[in-house]
Formats: sequence, structure tokens, C-alpha cells
Amino acid sequence: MPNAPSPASVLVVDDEPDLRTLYELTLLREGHAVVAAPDITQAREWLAQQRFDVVISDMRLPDGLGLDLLREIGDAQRSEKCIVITAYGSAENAVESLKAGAFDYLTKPVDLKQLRSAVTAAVRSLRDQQGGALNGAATPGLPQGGATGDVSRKPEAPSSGTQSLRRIVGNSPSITQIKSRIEKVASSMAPVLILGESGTGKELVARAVHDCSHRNAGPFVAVNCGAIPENLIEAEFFGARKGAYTGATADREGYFQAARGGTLFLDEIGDLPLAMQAKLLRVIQERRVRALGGVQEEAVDVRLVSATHRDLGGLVQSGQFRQDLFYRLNVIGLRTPALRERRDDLPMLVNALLVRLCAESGQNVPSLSPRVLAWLQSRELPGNVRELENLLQRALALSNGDTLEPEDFGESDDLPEQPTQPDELSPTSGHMGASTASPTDIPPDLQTYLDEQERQVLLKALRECDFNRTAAAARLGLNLRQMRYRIQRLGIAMPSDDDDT
Ligand SMILES: Nc1ncnc2c1ncn2[C@@H]1O[C@H](COP(=O)(O)OP(=O)(O)OP(=O)(O)O)[C@@H](O)[C@H]1O
Repeated sequence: MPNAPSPASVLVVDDEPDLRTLYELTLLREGHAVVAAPDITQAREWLAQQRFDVVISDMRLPDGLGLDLLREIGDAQRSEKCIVITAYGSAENAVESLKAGAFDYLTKPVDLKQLRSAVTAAVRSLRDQQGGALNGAATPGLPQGGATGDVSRKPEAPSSGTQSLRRIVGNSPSITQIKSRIEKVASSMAPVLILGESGTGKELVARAVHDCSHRNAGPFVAVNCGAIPENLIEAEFFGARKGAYTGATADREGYFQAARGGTLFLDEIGDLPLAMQAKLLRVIQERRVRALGGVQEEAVDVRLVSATHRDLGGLVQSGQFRQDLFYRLNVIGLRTPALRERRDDLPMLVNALLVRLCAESGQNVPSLSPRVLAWLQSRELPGNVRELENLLQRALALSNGDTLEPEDFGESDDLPEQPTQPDELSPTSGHMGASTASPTDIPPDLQTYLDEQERQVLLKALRECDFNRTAAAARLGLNLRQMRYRIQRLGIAMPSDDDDT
């Protein structure tokens, strides 16, 4: 991605006069307007007078920590993007700064190229949040003394980000929460670790983090750490020079180089061999990589997002995963919920997956027999959304009508009995029409609509009572006989015929 810097106002805080001058000159040469302070007290004075785009602060200052300044800026809900400079090897400070809201950190001795690109990235992120408008404070020539707009508003995701977030289907609190976390954390450089069972959408979330960030015009490189042969892993990650190993007939880039200016998604990070974990840690600490067989190191400008379905904390305990790497990767933690934790999202997910699958295969979207939904609701689906997607794909392939029936799923053993009541949604009502119709819509078939509502309520009660009919009946103010009758009439599949399973 081209790094054309947009002029910005920068405050540099460092107690070493030579370094201060070096940073100032470097940034002035980029066209930024720079002021400098030797300590926190003077930095506060500058901040009281005007708003900056970026604040670069050393961690250790004569009258306090750069982290304190960072926290003050955060507490005051100011818009400045902060970059903290930490001593080499002080991983804790860097992680703490990112957790406290720093946009990025640099390690001493500061590489000037990295300084320039960190500032450019910070300015771009700020401009994205401000809707791309270069306002008054962005113009060099300080002081401005004015506000740069409403800093407390939520950063708005760029349009690719909005689309990416829309792809994460669901209305349950856990999904709403993860989407708003993605928007919040996207703008910084802090590493993100996504934990969740297989098929819960970890890659979707990783992509949304990238698409919502100012790096979205850069590449998103996804790597499955468990799928690379151990002897090739270093070359795959860091690149290799010609002749570095048998078969390396030309220089080649690694994932880190390919993701330059963008995001590197390390999927199944729990499967990374220990030797490679040490090398990855070094790259994160030093922000530089050296290709296999290469002499020179090169700076990397990559945001890391990792994911695993494994219990990473447990792997740390058993010595299979380095604690220091875990700490580095887990600056921001996100958790994708299992499908069983958000059963109410199932109709919406089925709907969205059917639309997507049919669009991909050029099919018309079929209607869905309500028995299908009841059947799906009663299944455990340990493979989560991916399993649901596979089931629907198979049903689409097997079905030869306009309506998907449980029989199309090819697993007749545990299918509910065909109810005697007409329970099919008319194709004109659209698939899922009855279950998703809002109460203010007039349903095309009142009985079907009411049955579907009743089915949803019964299923919810049954699930909450672990499919114990007696308990679920009590919750609903019914007796057991009434409950059994309704279960049978609505064709709800139960895990067992026993009343008190
Ligand atoms: N919330 C969701 N909304 C829509 N589709 C989803 C959602 N979650 C997952 N999917 C779909 O399910 C499939 C699996 O998702 P994804 O690959 O992101 O899961 P994962 O957690 O990374 O799985 P694994 O751990 O096995 O790699 C994809 O086709 C994805 O589009």
C-alpha cells in the first residue's frame, strides 16, 4: 500500500535532547508539524493548549511514565493516536501500552523508517475515523487551539468493514458484542487473539478486524499454522534467499513480507511448533524479519491476528505453548460463541446461509418446511456454523423441489414425524417466513404462523430444561399430557422418548 503521508500535527515527548531532535527532524521532513516536550509536565501543557493528531512518547520520563500520559489522553476521550517507545525487551510495557489504548509501540533503538510508517498509519487511522475529512488541525502550522471534532463518537468502520461485519450473521448478545468489539479494536496495531470452537467464524472475525481497520487497503494474508511442514515453516513465514535450501532457486517472500501494510492472520496458532514460536516471538519483539539465508533484516509493518480452537492457556500450562508468546499475541482477546450458546440465531443463520449457498450455485432459494427448522434446532451441531452450512449444502444438492424437507438432509432416523396439521410454509411467504415474520406483518397462513410461534416457545423451554418435558411443561404452565400432545402435533424432535430425559 503506498504510504503517502498526510500532514499531521505531532507531539514528541522524550527527555533525551538528541533523540528528540532526531524524531522531530525525521517527521518535519515528512511534512508534519512537530512540537517537542522533554517531560510529562510540558507535554500536559501542550495538550492543554491544543489538539494533536499523534503523540509519540518515550516510556520512561523524568517525571513519570509515558503510560500515564497515554491513560490521561484516553480518560479525557481525546482523539490523539499515541505511539509509545519502549526499551528493548520490555515486552510487558509494550503489551500494557497497547492494552491501555496505544495505537502502536516502537522499540529502542527506534528504526526511523518504522517511526515514519507508524505515524503515517496512525494519521490514516485518525482520518478514517474522522470520515476522511482533513480538518483544521490537520494542517501544519501550529498551534491551532481548536477541537478536531467529536472525539467521543464511536469510530466508524470503513465500508468494506461494514460489509464484513454484516457477513457475521446473528442478533444474539454475544454476536452483537463481538461486532462492536471488532469495530473498537480494529483501529490500533495491537495483536488480536480469537478463541472459539471450530466453525464458529474465527476467520470471519479476523477478516472483519482487517476490513474495519485503516490497513484494509493492504493485504489480508491467512495462514494455517498447522498445515505447513515443519522443515519449511521458517521459509514460509520469513521468506528465503536463493540457495538457502535445496530447491530454493530464487529469492522468495514469506507471509510477513506478503502481508506488508496489511494483516497477517495466523490460524491454528496452537499448532505452531515450539522452535517456530521462539522465532515468531523475536519478530514481534523486534519488528524485523530476516529471510532464511539472508544477511540483512528488514522492518515489518504487519498487524497480527491469531486464532485457535485449542485451549491455549492449557497448552501454556503443559509447556506446549510459550507463555511469553501467548502474552504477546493476546493483547486483545475475542471469543466466538458456539452455536449452542446462541440457538436463537439459528433461523437467521439458516436463512443467510441458504441465500449465500444458492447465490454461489446459481439456484433459486427454496422455501423451508418448518419441520426442518425444528429438526435443526434439536441437533447438537458440534461443528457449529460450518456443520450447519455443510448440512444445508447437502440438502440443496439432494432436494428436487421448491421446498427443503427434513428428508432432503438424508438422515431419516432422527427426523420428526410428519405432523397431521398442514405445516408447510407457502413458497410465497419466503423461506423462514413464519418464524421471522414480525408480529405486525399479516401472515399468509395464520395457523402456520401460530404453530411456528408455539414451536419456538416450546423449543426454547425444552432447551432450557435440557429437554426434560415435565420441567418444560411446568415452565409453561402446562401439564405433562398437554406438553406431550403439543410436541407430537408440532413434530418437535426429542433426543429421547422418556419424559424426564
Ligand atoms: N456468524 C456467522 N455468520 C455467517 N456465517 C458464518 C458465521 N460463523 C461462521 N460462518 C461460516 O461458517 C464457515 C466456517 O467459518 P470460519 O472458517 O470462519 O470458522 P473458524 O472458527 O475459523 O473454523 P476453524 O476453527 O475450523 O478454522 C464459513 O463458511 C463461514 O462463512
